[in-house]
Amino acid sequence: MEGVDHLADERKKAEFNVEAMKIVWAGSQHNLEVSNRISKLVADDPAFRKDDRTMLPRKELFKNTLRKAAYAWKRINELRLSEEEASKLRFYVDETAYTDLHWGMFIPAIKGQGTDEQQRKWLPLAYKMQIIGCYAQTELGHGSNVQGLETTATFDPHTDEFVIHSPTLTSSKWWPGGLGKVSTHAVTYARLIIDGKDHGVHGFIVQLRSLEDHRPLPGITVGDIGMKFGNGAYNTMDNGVLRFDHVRIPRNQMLMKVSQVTREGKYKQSDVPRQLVYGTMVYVRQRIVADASCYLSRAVCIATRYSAVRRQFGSQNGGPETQVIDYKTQQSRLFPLLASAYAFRFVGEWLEWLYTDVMQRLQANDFSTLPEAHACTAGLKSLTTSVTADGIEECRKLCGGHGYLCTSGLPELFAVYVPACTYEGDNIVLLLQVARFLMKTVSQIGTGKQPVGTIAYMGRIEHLMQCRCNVQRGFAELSADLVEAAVAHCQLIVVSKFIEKLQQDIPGEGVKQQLEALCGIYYLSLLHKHQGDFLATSYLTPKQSALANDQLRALYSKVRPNAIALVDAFNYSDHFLSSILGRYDGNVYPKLYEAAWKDPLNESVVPDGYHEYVRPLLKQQLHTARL
Ligand SMILES: CCC/C=C/C(=O)SCCNC(=O)CCNC(=O)[C@H](O)C(C)(C)COP(=O)([O-])OP(=O)([O-])OC[C@H]1O[C@@H](n2cnc3c(N)ncnc32)[C@H](O)[C@@H]1OP(=O)([O-])[O-]
Ligand SMILES: Cc1cc2nc3c(=O)[nH]c(=O)nc-3n(C[C@H](O)[C@H](O)[C@H](O)COP(=O)(O)OP(=O)(O)OC[C@H]3O[C@@H](n4cnc5c(N)ncnc54)[C@H](O)[C@@H]3O)c2cc1C
Repeated sequence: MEGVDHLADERKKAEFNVEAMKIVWAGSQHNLEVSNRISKLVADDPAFRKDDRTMLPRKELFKNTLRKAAYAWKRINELRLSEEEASKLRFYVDETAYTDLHWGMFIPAIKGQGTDEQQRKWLPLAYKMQIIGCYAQTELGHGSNVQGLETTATFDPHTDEFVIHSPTLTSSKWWPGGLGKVSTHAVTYARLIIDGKDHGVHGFIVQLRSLEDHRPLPGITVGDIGMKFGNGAYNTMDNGVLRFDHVRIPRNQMLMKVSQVTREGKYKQSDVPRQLVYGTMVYVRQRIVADASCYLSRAVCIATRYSAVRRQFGSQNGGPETQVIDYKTQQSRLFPLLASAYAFRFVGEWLEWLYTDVMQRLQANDFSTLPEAHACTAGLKSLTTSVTADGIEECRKLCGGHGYLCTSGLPELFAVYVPACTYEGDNIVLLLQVARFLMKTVSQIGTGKQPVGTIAYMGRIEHLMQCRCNVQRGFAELSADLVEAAVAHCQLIVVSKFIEKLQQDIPGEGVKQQLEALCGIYYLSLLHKHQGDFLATSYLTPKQSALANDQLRALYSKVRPNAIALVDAFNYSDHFLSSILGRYDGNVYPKLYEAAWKDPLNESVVPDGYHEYVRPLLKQQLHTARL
């Protein structure tokens, strides 16, 4: 029934102040206020409609994305939105687009790797969208191995220019978002060659298309790489292919904060670590961790609400059947994901702090925390995206058959999210970076150097102090085990940041108690999953392990009456969730029924193709039957 809240009884069960929890989730009262205002602005505007996205053919879908991006920009300007509000608007529009790369990578690359002069020249153009940029690093032949890139930027001292060239097919840029059809410029990564000497990979600003008629400039071949996984989803993005045929750019378009090339062709390295060339990736990995909680919480919100609506079995004396959320098996799959969404929110907040801290230290020429920042961003990006991608799929299964319908919102959410396990660093490749950092730390403990920050605990592990290890020896052979160690290290960070959050003053009746229960579910479910390892290494006795499992089950029961309120605290509008199963009012069945009739296949009673392909078969069967 329209207007009735089918989840009202569930909401009455809540034992905490939901409004106060919304503030905790949003990060502050101010953030909540901005989110409320901007999400309503988007939801109320029919121009931002997205319920037809999975049914549109690619060209129409893409054009629609261009329209939405242009309209969003128009509204941002008309309403004079601040940068914070504008980025919230893009978030609630919820459509992957070339603008993500423009704001999320092109501008940060110039900010992070450009000199002050370069920033003064390029940033105002980019901020006004008078140029549109992308981040062109990956090539057909190499993505993970950045040092293996083949594109060259050869300095020509006669003209004071770089010649950008793609020497092989495998050196074609391949994947950059926004490149295929829209970007006018790209921060392009290429090997710097001066006087025959290869100085490794550097970033260059290259114009790709004319600002007049949008045609590729001479020497540039550019296009889209084709359809990707799923309907709608990431196909709103023009991931592209790009080849350079001796394209000339002025010398001052090499990003020169980290290293410079002089007029005379001398290569100079600033007093900063070379790894800062990778700085944009560190920035984006940190953002991806913050985003993971958004994606996971969306899926969990849908699955939790639907689990309270859905009933199967267990009817007594003709009474209602059991809500599937009351099955312990459903809780043991759902509640750890609910807890993970909160855990990732808090670790994301902390990582943002860590990143800001590292940036401030870099300004003061203190590079000491850079390796830890790299390990944390790489490792947490890997952990949170893997858990989130698997978690979205688990939420689909938690919704049974209806979860497989596009109108559940889950298939598109999965399709749009799953490449996060690959982009911005393949998750295994990133964990190997963490493993390398851990091994290096162990090798230094032996020499008496005390580890600090997220690795301080290693200094307290007795047997590590006796370790004498060489970082390279056996690394490849043991890499699968080392990856597991890296995951465990990252899980420890997530748990410890959750616990630190609980040590803060958290206002609101019952809020802290709910968070404590979720934190318990988070670490006890990990303990449960890995209890074999804990038992094998005698870190747990069988008795302790059994007690931990009892405690975990008790926490599921504690969270159960609060489950709906805990997902309401994410504060997602029906427009943003875009899911019939996750509707705030729980009015699932009538809306599923209604939506089915809107499918294009139901526009006619007899389908297109019946007369050509079905009727002849039926006739043939009649004929055979008569024989
Ligand atoms: C959002 C959607 C859009 C998506 C966009 C994209 O996907 S864009 C494309 C995204 N593409 C990718 O994400 C590609 C992924 N690949 C990579 O990032 C790199 O190729 C690599 C890190 C795997 C290897 O790096 P390498 O070949 O240089 O070799 P190496 O391992 O020998 O390391 C040497 C030293 O450098 C250190 N160090 C490394 N990175 C960093 C850092 N960021 N910061 C600080 N430090 C760093 C490392 O710890 C080591 O230190 P140590 O031990 O000597 O003290
Ligand atoms: C949707 C999407 C958007 C993207 N956007 C951009 C963009 O805007 N700009 C851009 O420049 N790039 C972009 N990329 C490219 C992306 O960054 C790369 O695909 C990613 O870094 C992985 O690299 P790869 O494709 O070379 O994988 P590969 O390295 O070829 O991975 C293949 C397999 O090999 C394994 N492997 C590789 N190296 C090792 C190793 N050393 N040890 C053990 N196993 C290993 C991996 O784990 C994986 O299983 C995007 C990719 C996608 C999917």
